[in-house]
Amino acid sequence: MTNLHRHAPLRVALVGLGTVGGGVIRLLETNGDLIARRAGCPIQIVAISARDRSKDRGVDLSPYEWVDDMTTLAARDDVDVVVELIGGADGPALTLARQCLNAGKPFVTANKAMLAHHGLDLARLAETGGIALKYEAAVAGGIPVIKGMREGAAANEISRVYGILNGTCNYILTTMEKEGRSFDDVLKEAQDLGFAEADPGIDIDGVDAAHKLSILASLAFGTELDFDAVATTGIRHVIAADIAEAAALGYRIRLVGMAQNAPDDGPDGGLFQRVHPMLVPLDHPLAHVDGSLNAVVAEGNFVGRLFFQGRGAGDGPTASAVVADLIDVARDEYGDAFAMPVAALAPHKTANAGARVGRAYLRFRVKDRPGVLAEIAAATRDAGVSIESMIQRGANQEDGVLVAIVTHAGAEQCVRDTLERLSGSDSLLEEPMVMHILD
Ligand SMILES: NC(=O)C1=CN([C@@H]2O[C@H](COP(=O)(O)OP(=O)(O)OC[C@H]3O[C@@H](n4cnc5c(N)ncnc54)[C@H](O)[C@@H]3O)[C@@H](O)[C@H]2O)C=CC1
Ligand SMILES: N[C@@H](CC=O)C(=O)O
Ligand code: NA
Repeated sequence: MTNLHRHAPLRVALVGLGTVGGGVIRLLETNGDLIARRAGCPIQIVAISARDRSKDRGVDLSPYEWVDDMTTLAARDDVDVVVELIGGADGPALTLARQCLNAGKPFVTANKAMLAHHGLDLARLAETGGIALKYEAAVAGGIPVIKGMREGAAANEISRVYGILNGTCNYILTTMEKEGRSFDDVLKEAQDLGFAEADPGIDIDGVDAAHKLSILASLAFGTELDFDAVATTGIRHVIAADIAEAAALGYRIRLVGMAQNAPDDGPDGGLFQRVHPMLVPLDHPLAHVDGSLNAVVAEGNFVGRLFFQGRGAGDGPTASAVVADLIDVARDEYGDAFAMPVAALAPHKTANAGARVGRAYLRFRVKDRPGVLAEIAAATRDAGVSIESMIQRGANQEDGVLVAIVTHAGAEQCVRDTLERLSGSDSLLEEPMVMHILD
């Protein structure tokens, strides 16, 4: 293990020099003096590594030693901590993490994909070595939500944690909502702004938010992290008409990640984890979280409702979280990565989502012919779904008519039954869209 002497600089190796890596260099250059006073010592980058040495990154890299082979960093005595900003669940990021933690080298990462898949194993390695594994940037970028849950809310039993966890999707949905622009056009802009993952499908299919949710859920509920248990739907199938209908009904559409303890210990009990587009009532704070902002709500039994909001993506906010972790390392503030020793985490048990009670929005595109509405109404009746409101738009159009339904509160299984009853109907012109309504 590296022994740090307060006042001696904390020597950092920075691997990955893209959006976030560049931000970390700029932040340390800009706020270095203040950070040194807060950390108790200067934080100095001593070595850097990335795939392409010659690329212009808009920052002066000449003060730092370039390392071609990042695998040498774990063994270097003149490096106190390694920061990984490459990305990817497996591959070089994971190899580097294992090497560093096995070698007793503190490790800071923004890599939620790696943590969602290997977080428990990495936490065990950190625990065995008595060293820090820090990842504030991995969930909701610049928002100090890992600290908030791990430290600030640690005394509470949490009943539910949910929020907007992907800046790219939120930027797309809210820009489509405000400016009426096309999905592809806004996605390109989010990529240009540095919000999107290297493969933007990971953002828009909800996978990135699911990575983050699984990490948050483990912290919030003290359960073993289980990414595979997150039911995930992205925003690909949200159309402009859904945004308009939601607005007409008094809602905004947001991609929401939610983890909740199902109340009973019987067959339906356990942890419910889901990422999907939801209708958020206009009077809920999440409805006003726009652009690349993220927000997390946690409901604790003594603290009540906590609401964290801030920039979830982009170079500055993400660098802010990475450097906060470095300051913790300099202060020797370590502790268990998932707020308790890995052996103390409860085994994960998946709740029966079908038993969950709530309201839903269903959208159908159907043929414009007599009897279609009756067919849909019959399916809802037979499945036990009670309709609160129904809108039909676009009569006599070639691409059919749009039917939007809002249900009364009921078991989610009944909504699924409705869709099963309609499946294969030649009245439907495309797969129906279901979005649950946030309560
Ligand atoms: N961009 C953002 O707003 C946020 C990103 N993150 C996470 O931070 C990490 C970095 O993201 P970005 O900076 O946006 O990515 P980026 O794509 O802009 O930069 C990645 C960097 O890693 C290097 N790299 C990639 N593969 C490599 C390899 N095999 N060997 C050596 N170097 C390699 C690239 O050369 C580049 O310098 C990812 O885990 C991402 O999920 C987390 C929060 C926000
Ligand atoms: N691609 C991610 C980046 C931050 O985690 C996002 O859009 O939120
Ligand atoms: Na964060």
